[in-house]
Amino acid sequence: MASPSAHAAIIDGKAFAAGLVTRITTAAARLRASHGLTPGLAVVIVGDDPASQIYVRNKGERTSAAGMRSDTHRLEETTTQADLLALIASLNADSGIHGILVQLPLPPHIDASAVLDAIDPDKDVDGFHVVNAGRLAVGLPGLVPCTPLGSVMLLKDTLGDLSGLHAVIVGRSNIVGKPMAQLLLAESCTVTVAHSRTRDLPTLCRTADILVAAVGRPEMIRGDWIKPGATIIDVGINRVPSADPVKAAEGRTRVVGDVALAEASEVAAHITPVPGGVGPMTIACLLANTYTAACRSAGIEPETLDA
Ligand SMILES: Nc1nc(=O)c2c([nH]1)NC[C@@H]1CN(c3ccc(C(=O)N[C@@H](CCC(=O)O)C(=O)O)cc3)C=[N+]21
Ligand SMILES: [Mg+2]
Repeated sequence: MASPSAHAAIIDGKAFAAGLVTRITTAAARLRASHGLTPGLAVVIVGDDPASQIYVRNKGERTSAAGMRSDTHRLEETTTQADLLALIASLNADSGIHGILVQLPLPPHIDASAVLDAIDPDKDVDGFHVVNAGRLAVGLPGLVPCTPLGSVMLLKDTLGDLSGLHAVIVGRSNIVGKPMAQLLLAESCTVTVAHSRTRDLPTLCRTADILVAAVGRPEMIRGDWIKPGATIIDVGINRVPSADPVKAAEGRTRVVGDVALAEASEVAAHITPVPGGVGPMTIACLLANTYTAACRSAGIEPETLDA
């Protein structure tokens, strides 16, 4: 199998996410028919960063397309922390809103962790609240961050049972690296979390059966860092100049991951592409968390969303 021309199977996150969204849409329609309950998501964005505006519009459209209520709150860059906290308090109190997402990054004059921790943990569909981080760490039901949740769904769909596999996670953020470590521990992986101070990162990565790249450095992880037959989850979404110098000179860009995809594909057994891998799963899991939060708010057991 491991011939020099061996080529990894691409993990089609876009297709898996589309299937998941279909299952969520069906489950949400049944929730409305049986209990008169329509899941509602509020997205809050502060300032007018163009990339953030695109993500937020996308989230709103996807939420509506899944038959859920979608409210977007666009606030000025100069909004005070007190005004933002007041909006969150009103969303916490709104019984028609089951999920609240505050788009990150926030402007520098706002303390992001104070804002995230003001969200009702049971409406925290990003899973960023300290209570949800704690629930995940001790194995209590809660809301799990969307990118790690979607990544583990792809891993289980690709590999089945993950128990005993060595997972190396490169990146220790509260948003991806740390919750990913908790989820993979819960799947009985042996988990190593690496970061910028890790010594001899290539050698460590070569011991990984599952390699998760979440560092935000374009194509940092090279083909010779990868164990033959490994499964690679590339969480990076990095905008870099177009590969075509003429287009690059015109300011055109392309999106690449944290893994050098072409090189890695020669060594790995399975790999998520960028785009079309983890990113679409993040949005699908946001809808899944909104559906789950709506069910729990009414004491209803959510339907399984498994494939
Ligand atoms: N509170 C909060 N929660 C978030 O989940 C959050 C956030 N703030 N701030 C910004 C980041 C970014 N993010 C993405 C989600 C999906 C794609 C996605 O679907 N990307 C596509 C297209 C990539 C492209 O071409 O640009 C893909 O990977 O295939 C990208 C980025 C969620 N974020
Ligand atoms: Mg992707």
